[in-house]
Amino acid sequence: MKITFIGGGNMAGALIGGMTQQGFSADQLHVVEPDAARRDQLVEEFGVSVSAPDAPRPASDVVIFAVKPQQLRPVVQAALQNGDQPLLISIAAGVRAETISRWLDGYRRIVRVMPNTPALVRAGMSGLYAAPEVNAEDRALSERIFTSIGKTVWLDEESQIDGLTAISGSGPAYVFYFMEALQAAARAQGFSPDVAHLLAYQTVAGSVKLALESDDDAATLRVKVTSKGGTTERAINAFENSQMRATIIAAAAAAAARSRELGEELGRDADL
Ligand SMILES: NC(=O)C1=CN([C@@H]2O[C@H](COP(=O)(O)OP(=O)(O)OC[C@H]3O[C@@H](n4cnc5c(N)ncnc54)[C@H](O)[C@@H]3O)[C@@H](O)[C@H]2O)C=CC1
Ligand SMILES: O=C(O)[C@@H]1CCC=N1
Repeated sequence: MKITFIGGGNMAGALIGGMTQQGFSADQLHVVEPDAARRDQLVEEFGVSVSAPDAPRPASDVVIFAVKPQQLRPVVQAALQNGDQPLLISIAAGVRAETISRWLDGYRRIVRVMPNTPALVRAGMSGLYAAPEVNAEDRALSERIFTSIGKTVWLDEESQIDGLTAISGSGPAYVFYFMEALQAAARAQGFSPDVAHLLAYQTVAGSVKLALESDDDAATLRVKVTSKGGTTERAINAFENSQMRATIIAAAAAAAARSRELGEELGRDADL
């Protein structure tokens, strides 16, 4: 089994790191990457083979597209060489499997995946969608690849990727935004930058660990922190009065709408 990545950036690096720790061997993996320094880094770090985009590359059973969405079309159209029929996996945001299939005159052995950046520390969340023609073996292989960088969920409809992108794809940025705000709040309370950083990061890390290990849901855990007439109650009331919950729901809806829009834009042949 040979697996080729087209694009050897951040997300490809995360996947390769996870896969080599979870039973894939480095000599099964090849990366096509234009940046020579990045190619050297991938060889040194993971022991994979590499090539530049215009150089010949090994025949592959699986090709994983990990370039920017706007770079995808030419890369996809060059992917089926010498009559091979590999499983194609795309992690490019916004580009629909049906669009990739159209670029390849109806080729249907395609899986689309939306991972997220915590994949870099093997704590990713990936949503997977397979075209109906993709068989059980290809689905199982795709799942094995992405469980090497975290958890996975299968989506029945491709349109669900827009909602998933808005929650788990973009979601790490929402959490980092909250962490930035909590640090700013600590600075406003007079703490030094170092202490503000420690207080914010350890509070978020500890809360997530508690939530994951507890039988209580998030609402119950929140109530357990919130003493009647105490300090937390004041803060939560301030969140509620400023419609924070509704703002988060509306923000995710805006992200999902943008994902749908990108799907339209990137699917329009004239734009690429
Ligand atoms: N960053 C995120 O949170 C997420 C990103 N994605 C998707 O993952 C994909 C990759 O993202 P990153 O790894 O963050 O980007 P990146 O910029 O780190 O990696 C892209 C790589 O592709 C290479 N490249 C450019 N043209 C090429 C070509 N013609 N052939 C081969 N390689 C080429 C670049 O040199 C670069 O190393 C994007 O499509 C993005 O939408 C998906 C989920 C989450
Ligand atoms: O912001 C974006 O468009 C991509 C998709 C999910 C995370 N980053």
